Amino acid sequence: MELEMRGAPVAKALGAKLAERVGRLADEGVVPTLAMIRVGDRPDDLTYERAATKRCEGLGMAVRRVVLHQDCAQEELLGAIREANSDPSVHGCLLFRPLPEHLDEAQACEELAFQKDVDGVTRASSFGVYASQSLGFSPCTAEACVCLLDHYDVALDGARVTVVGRSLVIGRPVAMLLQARDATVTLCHSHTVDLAGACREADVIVVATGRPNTLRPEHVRPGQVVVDVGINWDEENQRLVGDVDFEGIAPIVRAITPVPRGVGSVTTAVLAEHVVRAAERSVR
Ligand SMILES: NC(=O)C1=CN([C@@H]2O[C@H](COP(=O)(O)OP(=O)(O)OC[C@H]3O[C@@H](n4cnc5c(N)ncnc54)[C@H](OP(=O)(O)O)[C@@H]3O)[C@@H](O)[C@H]2O)C=CC1
Ligand SMILES: Nc1nc(=O)c2c([nH]1)NC[C@@H]1CN(c3ccc(C(=O)N[C@@H](CCC(=O)O)C(=O)O)cc3)C=[N+]21
Repeated sequence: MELEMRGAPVAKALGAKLAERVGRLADEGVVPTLAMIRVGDRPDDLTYERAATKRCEGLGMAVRRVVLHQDCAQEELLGAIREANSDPSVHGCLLFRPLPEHLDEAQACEELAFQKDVDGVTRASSFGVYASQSLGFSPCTAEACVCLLDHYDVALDGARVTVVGRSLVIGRPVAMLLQARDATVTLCHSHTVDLAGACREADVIVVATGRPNTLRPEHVRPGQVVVDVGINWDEENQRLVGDVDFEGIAPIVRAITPVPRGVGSVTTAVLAEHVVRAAERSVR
């Protein structure tokens, strides 16, 4: 491996540009504000909440945490979302997902005003990603992958990119964003025949399956760039791991993101950028 693509330098560069924009908004008396709605205490929600709070506050932005009980009713959740919608001092709203089983996640997402949909969960945001139009926002993690590749000067125009995973949160939007950058995208999933072949022919591989060791040495070849979106808890070794067999693959490929300290740390910076953009749109 020639290059370990860490997230921190990317987040730092994004943050430097953001600080100026936050400053200009402050001159107009506006503090970009993010409301985060959490149901229950899922560990990865708490991790994200902590990281996002630190990032936003560090940039001079404000964060409001709304915490609902694990067993809360759908109406209570919808009420919290409506409150964020109607509060002019809130510019962006993040609803942690997945929600507990008894709640209707699709209905909750649709309740959110698309102007404040900073994690791209509404239909308006999805259409914006699909049609390369500016309606709501792209899902932060999908956009973080593209920011990371740009920061490390990985060429996308004409590149062959294989995306593994087709969820609405990451796989599909990242495929759309990369396609909008003139990459030729192959989208793989659990029914893909010969995943190894589809991965080996790519210049860039993005993996978002939620399954450790999805990408193994037989899936890669020298010269490739690998982005590992996965966040999994390895019970046996008591550590965070991605969806990629890092130890097996890193020696073969040209560049790879670590987990932790890779895509995850860029995700919070992209979230902050979305909140600032929502605040800018609200005053202009
Ligand atoms: N870094 C960050 O900031 C964030 C990281 N994550 C992490 O990203 C990962 C993916 O999340 P998410 O997209 O929500 O997961 P989902 O479970 O919603 O989707 C997983 C996708 O991977 C596909 N898949 C599963 N197993 C395989 C396999 N063996 N080979 C090929 N494809 C496979 C599935 O295929 P099919 O459609 O056929 O079922 C599905 O499309 C998780 O580890 C999650 O923790 C999530 C949010 C933020
Ligand atoms: N609507 C919604 N969108 C999400 O994007 C979302 C979500 N719900 N629910 C929870 C998961 C989890 N998630 C993380 C993002 C960044 C880090 C992150 O910053 N990780 C650091 C480590 C932080 C630490 O360990 O303290 C890193 O990778 O280096 C972690 C977790 C986003 N999620």
